[in-house]
Amino acid sequence: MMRKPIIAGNWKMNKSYSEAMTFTREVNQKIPSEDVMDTVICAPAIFLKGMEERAEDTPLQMGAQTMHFENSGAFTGEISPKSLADIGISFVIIGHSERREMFNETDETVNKKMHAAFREDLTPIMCCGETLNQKEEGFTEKVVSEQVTKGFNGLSKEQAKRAIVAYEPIWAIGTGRTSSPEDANKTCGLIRQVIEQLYDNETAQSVRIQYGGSVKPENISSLMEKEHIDGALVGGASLQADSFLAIIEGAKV
Ligand SMILES: O=C[C@H](O)COP(=O)(O)O
Repeated sequence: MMRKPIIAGNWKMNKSYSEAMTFTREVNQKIPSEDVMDTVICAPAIFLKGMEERAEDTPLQMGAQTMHFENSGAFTGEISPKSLADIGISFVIIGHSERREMFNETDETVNKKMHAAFREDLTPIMCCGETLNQKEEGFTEKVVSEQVTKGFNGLSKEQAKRAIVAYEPIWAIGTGRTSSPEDANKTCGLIRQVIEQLYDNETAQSVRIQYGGSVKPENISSLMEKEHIDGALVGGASLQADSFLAIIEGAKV
């Protein structure tokens, strides 16, 4: 099955608002049509509305880096799924390893957020991946299978098909150490198998799976050539317009 590639930049806590607006202006006219590929920037939440407005007539789409699962309430500092949908945001990263490590995100909150995303018609990019220790002890399959199984718990087949999974080995994030395309493809294939066991082959073949972890213009093509890799979640290399555009170019395989 031909799955549409999806390249998403995750800016994390970087850039000023004016830098974000300059970036959007610079890349705006150079983003491929949505028929060819989905192109997303997951920016700090306070930049999103301005960027969304600036990119309104272009194929560039915006995503949030996290959100709460409730739509309102006494959750000081949190951002609701409904408010993201309300300003025209299409995607949301859920369960990034930095959120799991530093902000108490668990498989249970990830699952609640997956349901919340679909409730508000946001497309979730659900992250999973093992630590270096887990990899060295041979636990990659176990860790990733469990994260995917728990993250997808209770999702309908239709919802599961629309979800995006980002496989990000934690030891490859921001380290310059990329997983080899073969290893990345193997784990992305395993994720597809887990989804097939949870649902069926058709669903597993529909889900788009990204690789993330030190993706650069130099390695994107060799990753994208692999059967189970449908895109990338890019941190550091998404911060500069030229490297982000080069990754998009390299993803057109
Ligand atoms: O969400 C993105 C990842 O954490 C990857 O970051 P990186 O490309 O800087 O390694």
